[in-house]
Amino acid sequence: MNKAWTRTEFEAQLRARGASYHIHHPFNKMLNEGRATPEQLRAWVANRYYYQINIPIKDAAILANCPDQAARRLWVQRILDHDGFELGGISDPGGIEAWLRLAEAVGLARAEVQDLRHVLPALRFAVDAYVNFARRAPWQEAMCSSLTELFAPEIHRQRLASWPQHYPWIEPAGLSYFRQRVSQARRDVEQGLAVTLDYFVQREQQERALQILQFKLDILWAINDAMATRYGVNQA
Ligand SMILES: O=C(O)c1cc(C(=O)O)c2c(n1)C(=O)C(=O)c1cc(C(=O)O)[nH]c1-2
Repeated sequence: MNKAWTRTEFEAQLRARGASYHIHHPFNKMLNEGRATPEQLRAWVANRYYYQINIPIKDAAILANCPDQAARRLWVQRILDHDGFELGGISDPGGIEAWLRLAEAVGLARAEVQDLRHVLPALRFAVDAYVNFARRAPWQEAMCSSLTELFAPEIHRQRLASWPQHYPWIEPAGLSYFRQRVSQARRDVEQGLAVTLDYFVQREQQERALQILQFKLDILWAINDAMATRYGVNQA
């Protein structure tokens, strides 16, 4: 049996998987390099809505499988981030609402996003595979599968930096979802990483964690493949 990686080595192995993050997918590169048409941008926003609405369902499935109160106490925040909340006079409309505002800012009507009419079958299958994994896997494995978020702040920052320049027709307030995710993703990663580094300690387990992360990277890649196939990729 191979020797276990130290925590530092294991974390470096996880981070190295960023090489296959969807930030490198041709469809995403087209979006962030300013080569997308308004129709392609709208299609991306309408399709990604299906991912957004399933994230809190996925996180609720993880909580339902998790007997560790301390872990649940931290993880529950993710549901509030996306669904929003009203508490003690504080009101936060949440990430799903922010996504709908993004949809309006790119010229979509709320109703056509919410009724999922634009969602492609292959994209739906990919997102459903993620939710189903979270329903069935041990909670530590399901938490580990969120670690693609290690690479998410950079993709949100790219959008914030390049979209106003390439797509001046998008109302700037519509981009606030990406702004709020930069810090939320960092906080999520701290927790997801702590659980993963604590739970997967033998070398075989650590390799299993890498496979889980790859499974999730493949889901994001497949989501982009679905959109590239249907909406096309304009060459540089
Ligand atoms: O726009 C993106 O590229 C992107 C990627 C990811 C990701 O890496 O899974 C998430 C998000 N956004 C996101 O906004 C989000 O809330 C989120 C939650 C999760 C998760 O797995 O729990 N991933 C992501």
